[in-house]
Amino acid sequence: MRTAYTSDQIRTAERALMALLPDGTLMRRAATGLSVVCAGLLPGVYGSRVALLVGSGDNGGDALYAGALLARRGARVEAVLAGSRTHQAGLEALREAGGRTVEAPWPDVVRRADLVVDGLVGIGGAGELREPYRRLAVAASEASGLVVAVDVPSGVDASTGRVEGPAVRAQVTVTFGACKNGLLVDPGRSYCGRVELVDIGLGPYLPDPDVVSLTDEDVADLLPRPGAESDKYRRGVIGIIAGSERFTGAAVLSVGGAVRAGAGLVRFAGAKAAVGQVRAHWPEAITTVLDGPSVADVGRVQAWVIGPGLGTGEEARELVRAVLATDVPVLVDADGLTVLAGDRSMLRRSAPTVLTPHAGELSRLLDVPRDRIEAARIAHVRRAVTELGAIVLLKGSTTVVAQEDRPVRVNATGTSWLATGGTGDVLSGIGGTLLSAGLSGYDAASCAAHLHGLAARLASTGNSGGQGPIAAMDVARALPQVIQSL
Ligand SMILES: NC(=O)C1=CN([C@@H]2O[C@H](COP(=O)(O)OP(=O)(O)OC[C@H]3O[C@@H](n4cnc5c(N)ncnc54)[C@H](O)[C@@H]3O)[C@@H](O)[C@H]2O)[C@@H](O)CC1
Ligand SMILES: [K+]
Repeated sequence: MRTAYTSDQIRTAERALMALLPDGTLMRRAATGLSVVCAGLLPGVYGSRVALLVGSGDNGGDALYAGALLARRGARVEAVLAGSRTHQAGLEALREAGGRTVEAPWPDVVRRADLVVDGLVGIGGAGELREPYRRLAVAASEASGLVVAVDVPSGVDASTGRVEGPAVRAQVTVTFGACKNGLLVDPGRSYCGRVELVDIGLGPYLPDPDVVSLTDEDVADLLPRPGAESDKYRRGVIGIIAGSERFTGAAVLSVGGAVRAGAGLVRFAGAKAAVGQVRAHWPEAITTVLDGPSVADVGRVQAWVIGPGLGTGEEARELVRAVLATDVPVLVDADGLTVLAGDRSMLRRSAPTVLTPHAGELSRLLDVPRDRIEAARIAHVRRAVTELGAIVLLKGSTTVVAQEDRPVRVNATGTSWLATGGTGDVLSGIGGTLLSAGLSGYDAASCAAHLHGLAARLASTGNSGGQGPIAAMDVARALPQVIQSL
């Protein structure tokens, strides 16, 4: 499991460790690790041009010390001092090692560098970058050389991943002690490039993480696997209510996700047209044409999925109400969420409920503008959990899963090619299958997101090793191979 922390958590841990060590020890450890990563990125350190962007805090200090180490190995290091103050000991170290400081016009320094080291702000950064940091961040992002961010790309909020205004786009982010939330969650994540963690001995002083990210091994351990005693009922029966006369594809894709994720049995119920399509694509499913808003005739299930392509009319509303009135876990997606936004009282129930909104759907559920949700995904997924009393999987560029009193789980798999119609329907079927197999809502949702992302990557990766377009059904089809590989 990868773990991440807020800036405050990191600072508290750093203080505890610093109290036991001689002054400056942590910064030296950080700078040494940073210089090693930088040296590894350059074809040769000797003679290479390195530009340091140095802010007024300790983040700038790290950059100066690392620059000194590179200068001692023969790099031509030039430091742009951007702050009203500069870390004095770091500056002396750089000068002693032969590095120099430059005044305007600094854009040339950034432009001609083989490597730009962004030490403008780290975990002490707050809000939009001020000038001249702002211009330097833009210049760094446009530089032709490699850009390495110190601890966190300047302009990215380390605790939330929020980015207001320009921020440094790095190819590599060298972070110290522990990963910060903002390096795992978009929009911040997309500014980091590869994240390298430098151990500075913080481990024993870190609290429980604020954010975690499951690895393949974690998911493999959580996934149910059939044993000798398993039969289709014991493996899990999932009930899916999806599709409508007008929208039948969502039903086919949701059932596809369930069948391919390893459901023991899929019971599908829906409008006649949707049933016809499901039968044609998935003879494995047992189907029921719904005659009115009752689910009594569908048979026993261990978990329900409701919502994809369902519509939002009166009948859909009554179906959502009927499913939520049962005592088994329920996953609500798509139109089901729109229905819920109109009447959140349906969420008062004792069995687990998993909601899988994208930012637009969550915007309706919370009555918060979509862009605010996208800018601060962790805060909003937590708020949704508290306000709605459910487990919430917020889909998007970074999918996050939250449950009360647990760290937010950030999904580390996936590809931008997943942003295509119908992939969410497949996800609902995977999540429902894992719920029906007995996983908790929190585990079912996070494992579903993980498998979904891996399947999308597999489906979109050709023989060339590059990635290309995928259809939602390709994601469902790739699931067995992904599960085999875990
Ligand atoms: N505390 C520690 O033990 C360690 C800290 N380290 C480094 O120290 C960093 C934190 O240092 P600091 O606490 O000095 O904080 P930072 O260096 O991250 O930033 C604080 C400075 O940036 C300015 N600033 C904040 N927001 C700004 C904005 N939007 N626009 C322009 N200027 C802004 C502040 O006025 C302040 O001068 C870490 O990110 C890491 O790089 C490492 O050396 C490892 C050890
Ligand atoms: K930085």
